[in-house]
Amino acid sequence: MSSYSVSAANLTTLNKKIENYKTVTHTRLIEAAPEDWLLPKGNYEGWMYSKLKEINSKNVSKLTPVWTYSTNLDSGHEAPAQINNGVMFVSTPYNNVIALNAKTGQLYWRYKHDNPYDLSVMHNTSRGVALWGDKVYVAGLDGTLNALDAATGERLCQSQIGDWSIGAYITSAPTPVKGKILVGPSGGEYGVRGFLEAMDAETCETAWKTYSVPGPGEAGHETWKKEGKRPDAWKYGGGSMWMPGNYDADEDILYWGVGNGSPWLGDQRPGDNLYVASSIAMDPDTGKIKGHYQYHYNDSWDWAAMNAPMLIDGLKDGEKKVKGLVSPQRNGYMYWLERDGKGKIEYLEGKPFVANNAFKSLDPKTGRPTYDYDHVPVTGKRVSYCPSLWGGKNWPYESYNPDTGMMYVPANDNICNSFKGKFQDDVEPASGQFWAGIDIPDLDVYLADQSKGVGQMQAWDVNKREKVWQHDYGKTMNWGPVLSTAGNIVFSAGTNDRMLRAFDAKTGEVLWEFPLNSTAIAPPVAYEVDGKQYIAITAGYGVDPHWTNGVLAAKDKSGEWIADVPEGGVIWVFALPDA
Ligand SMILES: O=C(O)c1cc(C(=O)O)c2c(n1)C(=O)C(=O)c1cc(C(=O)O)[nH]c1-2
Ligand SMILES: [Ca+2]
Repeated sequence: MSSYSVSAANLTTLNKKIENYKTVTHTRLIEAAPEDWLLPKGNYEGWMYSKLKEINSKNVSKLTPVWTYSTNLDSGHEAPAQINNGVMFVSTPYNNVIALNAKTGQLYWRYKHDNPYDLSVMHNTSRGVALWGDKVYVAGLDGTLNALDAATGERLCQSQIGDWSIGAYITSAPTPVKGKILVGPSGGEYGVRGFLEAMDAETCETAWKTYSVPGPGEAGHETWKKEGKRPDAWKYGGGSMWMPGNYDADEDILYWGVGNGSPWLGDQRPGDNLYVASSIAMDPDTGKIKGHYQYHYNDSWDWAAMNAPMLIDGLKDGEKKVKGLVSPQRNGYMYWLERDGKGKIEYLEGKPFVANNAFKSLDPKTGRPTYDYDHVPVTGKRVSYCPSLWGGKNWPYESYNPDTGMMYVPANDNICNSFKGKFQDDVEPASGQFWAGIDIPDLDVYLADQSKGVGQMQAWDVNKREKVWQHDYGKTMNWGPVLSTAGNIVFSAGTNDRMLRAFDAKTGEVLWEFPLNSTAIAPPVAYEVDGKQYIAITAGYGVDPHWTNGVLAAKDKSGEWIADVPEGGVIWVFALPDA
């Protein structure tokens, strides 16, 4: 099967120092050489794309596992394998970091973060590490950001970014930009005021901190009206920045996503509520907000806008070519935006990619939606809406493939929910207690049409702004981040049948599938060592994907919905057999 030898002894050697670790520089992050996978999404533009093509649509049917490694942990594994010069780093639920030889699966070291024994957060996952210099940075569920020696896994310094006891835990991968490590805490369901913080990579000292909800005297503060029962709603208004952002290195501007309003019911915090459910442009040196685009005002659905838009230059807009921002959002609409190079973001077009019954239309000039108030959650009344609170897609990354000019979107259609909003006057915001304004047992999640499925893979031509193909997964949600490659392949997992699939990028034909030990909800990645291409993905079902699957399986009457999906983290690495 392979030309090297792997024995049980060398697979389990602990704390083997990495020799000749290759320093990660600004230039290397911008270049994003295809052998490596240094950033969670592969490049700063957020593409989830690999130039490698040894594995391609002609030979992918021969793809075979070359090694696996158990993380020995349960729950949702959402981190991509990140590869630097043949060294693989995988972060896990509960914040372990595993450093392995990317060719053999041999362990170098394992860092186990010292989360407090009584830590309890809503999402105990991790979406990856930041690689910068000779260090590896991992955030903790306890709100810390930790700098590890890349060669040994030893912790060198630490910064306290959020306080998990008030609900500010961290699941995001930190993002390295020019000697700073950027990360924001979660907490949109706890009444935490969202922010992004930059830490000096050398000293672990705070470089800057920018709130996503503007305070008094700051632009946008007036969108939090001092009306109703909570005139100071902005103080605990949510807007967590819980996903890694993208970066335009030419313009030197960050593009970041901002999450949902807290509590979910917008009538408890009147106004548009900037910068909730927006993409914001920021200065990486100071954290100053330079521009924004809000997808929907006064977010009341937990639809948020936590995923940063992808940066696509030379995007067609009629006869013109523009610097674009393209993004399928959780609200079920696909957005085409233009960036002016100075931080200003302008609307070009928005189109639904799944059914949304709360937006009647989008203003053709601004994209601002007109709401159907029958489907906008409010306090004291049961309201239903589609797509469900998990959205037309959730955090799993879409992919942009410059060879096909297509964007590949992990979508969920036909799923709706209802709940009765409540005013939680018995709970203090940001006290560490659930503060979304609903009772979880009261949440009803259901299919709009029982006879139809939910999960889809959609391929869209980014210039024509049209769907080219769609694959329907049937009775499962799709929580699979997407990788596309120059080999004309789209890789993705995320369905309850545990399959990892390879699609023909142009036609959508399923070329290969392989059942993993558990459903993989982590991003697949491509890398190369000694001239050979590998595909890596970590399986391990958990958190919202597993929970929603249980709810929908319990309701299913067709017998087609798979209820029993095994858990457990395993890193899988695939390659073509040696010739
Ligand atoms: O508002 C927030 O701060 C926040 C954080 C997170 C998270 O950190 O994982 C999720 C969500 N919201 C959320 O709304 C959501 O649907 C969700 C799914 C997942 C997941 O890991 O599958 N995390 C989160
Ligand atoms: Ca949320």
